Amino acid sequence: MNERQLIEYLTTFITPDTKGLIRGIGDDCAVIQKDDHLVWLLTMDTLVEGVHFDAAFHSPDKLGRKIVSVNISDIAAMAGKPMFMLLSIGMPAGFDATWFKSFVRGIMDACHEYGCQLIGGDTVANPNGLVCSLTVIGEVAPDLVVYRHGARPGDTVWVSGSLGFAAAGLALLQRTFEPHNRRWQPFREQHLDPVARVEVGQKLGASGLVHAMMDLSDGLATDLAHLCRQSGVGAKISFQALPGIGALKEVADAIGGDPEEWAVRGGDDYELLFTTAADAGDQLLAIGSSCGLQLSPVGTIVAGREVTLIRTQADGTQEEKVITYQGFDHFREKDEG
Ligand SMILES: Nc1ncnc2c1ncn2[C@@H]1O[C@H](COP(=O)(O)OP(=O)(O)O)[C@@H](O)[C@H]1O
Ligand SMILES: Cc1ncc(C[n+]2csc(CCOP(=O)(O)OP(=O)(O)O)c2C)c(N)n1
Ligand SMILES: [Mg+2]
Repeated sequence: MNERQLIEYLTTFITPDTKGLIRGIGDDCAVIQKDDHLVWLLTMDTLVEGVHFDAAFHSPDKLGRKIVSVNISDIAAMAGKPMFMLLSIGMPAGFDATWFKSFVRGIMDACHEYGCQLIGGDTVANPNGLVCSLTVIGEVAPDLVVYRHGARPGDTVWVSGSLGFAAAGLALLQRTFEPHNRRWQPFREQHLDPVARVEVGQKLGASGLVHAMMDLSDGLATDLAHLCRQSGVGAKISFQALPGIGALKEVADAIGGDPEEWAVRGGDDYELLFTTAADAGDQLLAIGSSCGLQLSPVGTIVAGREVTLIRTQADGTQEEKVITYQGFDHFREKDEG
């Protein structure tokens, strides 16, 4: 079973129509009725040493920031405001106290920046390295929540920021390539210290223009496939429209690697992926500039089920290939490609 099949299996145990539960497993956050005016958003993500980070690259304070940002990204993806957090830490018994204090400082700095408060958690020994889980609780008005399931044929597909920088950054770090060259800093930083897009997420939700939204953690190929599956649609993405693809080519020229692989399948971007009516472009661009963040149209929602990538060749012909679910999967089975 791959990661998607494992989660689908868990979903079979859900009791529908539970009082107060608006959305359970399947979106970026669970949604629970708080009162007449607000809903709670609840989400949890884990970072595991060797899977999500290499302690050789991550300073403890950056790692602390990252655990907060990747979790708050799921609140941003539902247009919410982060409020409270519960932190679970498992680490080897011989941990270094200075390292731990710096890790906690990173967590607390990020909490402060996102306006979120630590309210509890758990601390245990784990002989196999650092494992850290965070539960974040956010809130939003019920009519402003944006789910994954609202995309319609004819919608434009948008992303915030650039795609593939984190994967390119990890490749630079793994090769210890020109560690002091500032030219590669944006790529390394996107891997080490991603920023949750809370402000733009809230503005997108408040605009009423967004039909479906999620954050990009597993790469466009997998995350757009999730959004499409829940919406009962397909999508066509233009390779040439992917923001940052030119910069990725410069990294590939320097160290080898494939810009398409990084941008489409790499993951760890923590940008927002969303769809809107095709005529909403100007309003979207204005929302992006009000937050100092580029929002880019990258494709179109179509009838069907597949996510495809269209690439214009040097001779002007177009190559279209299926990329559905080709991004990151913790339990990808060997024959899945
Ligand atoms: N072990 C689990 N038990 C219950 N629900 C889970 C489990 N793992 C994942 N989920 C749910 O499955 C959905 C997809 O999870 P995931 O791919 O991790 O989403 P995200 O990228 O937003 O973190 C989410 O709604 C999440 O809460
Ligand atoms: C050392 C290292 N190797 C590989 C990766 C790439 N990587 C690990 S997990 C992941 C996807 C995101 O993690 P996941 O637990 O699936 O987050 P979620 O989708 O639940 O938010 C990626 C791209 C990494 N971040 N660090
Ligand atoms: Mg998750």
